[in-house]
Amino acid sequence: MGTIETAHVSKAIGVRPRFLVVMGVSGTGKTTIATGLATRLGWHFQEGDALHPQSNVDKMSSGQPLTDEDRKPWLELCHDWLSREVKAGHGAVLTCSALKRIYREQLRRDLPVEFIHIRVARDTLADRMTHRKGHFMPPSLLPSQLSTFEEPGDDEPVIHVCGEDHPDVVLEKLIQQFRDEENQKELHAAVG
Ligand SMILES: Nc1ncnc2c1ncn2[C@@H]1O[C@H](COP(=O)(O)OP(=O)(O)O)[C@@H](O)[C@H]1O
Ligand SMILES: O=C(O)[C@H](O)[C@@H](O)[C@H](O)[C@H](O)COP(=O)(O)O
Repeated sequence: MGTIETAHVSKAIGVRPRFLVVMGVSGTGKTTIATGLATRLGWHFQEGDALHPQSNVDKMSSGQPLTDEDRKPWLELCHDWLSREVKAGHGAVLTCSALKRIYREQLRRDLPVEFIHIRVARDTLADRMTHRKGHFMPPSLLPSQLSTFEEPGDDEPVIHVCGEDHPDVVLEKLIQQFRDEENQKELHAAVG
């Protein structure tokens, strides 16, 4: 859970609703970036960690990595949330590590879901996990997070961002990218 303060910015207008999963291994800044996006865009937010069954939280707290079987019901709850949000049509942001391609496929099954992947160097991650307060995830699980992680392919709907930048910089770049994409679409539509 992020503790970095981001500057107050009034709600960004003119960005069409999107359904985003902010992904990456523990400590990349998913919560920080996802809450910042949801606040600036006025979209709904869900912390993926809050959807884990207690047994998963207990397992990670005791230093054991989750298995595919542990993650399956959790990912289904994440998918259910995304599905409800797509129906609502408002625009929504979920945090979820989404470490493997099959997990990302489960999350976006039949849904127009996109991912934002935050890249952060290993040393930075270790430092962030060590200094973060009040979170169940122990830094000892970082190696298993990194070895489980499968880099998203070019065929996956993923926007990559540098999580070493200040969150305000990451957020400004993302919102600018959303706007640029929309302007491009309008231009193409106008040209026919
Ligand atoms: N861009 C950033 N620069 C510096 N510190 C950050 C940045 N993003 C997040 N942090 C800090 O790193 C820690 C982990 O961030 P968090 O958002 O909880 O990550 P995640 O949800 O991916 O585990 C928190 O203490 C947060 O304040
Ligand atoms: O699939 C997993 O192994 C977990 O989802 C893991 O990737 C996640 O990182 C933890 O839930 C800790 O939460 P944070 O990502 O918020 O540190």
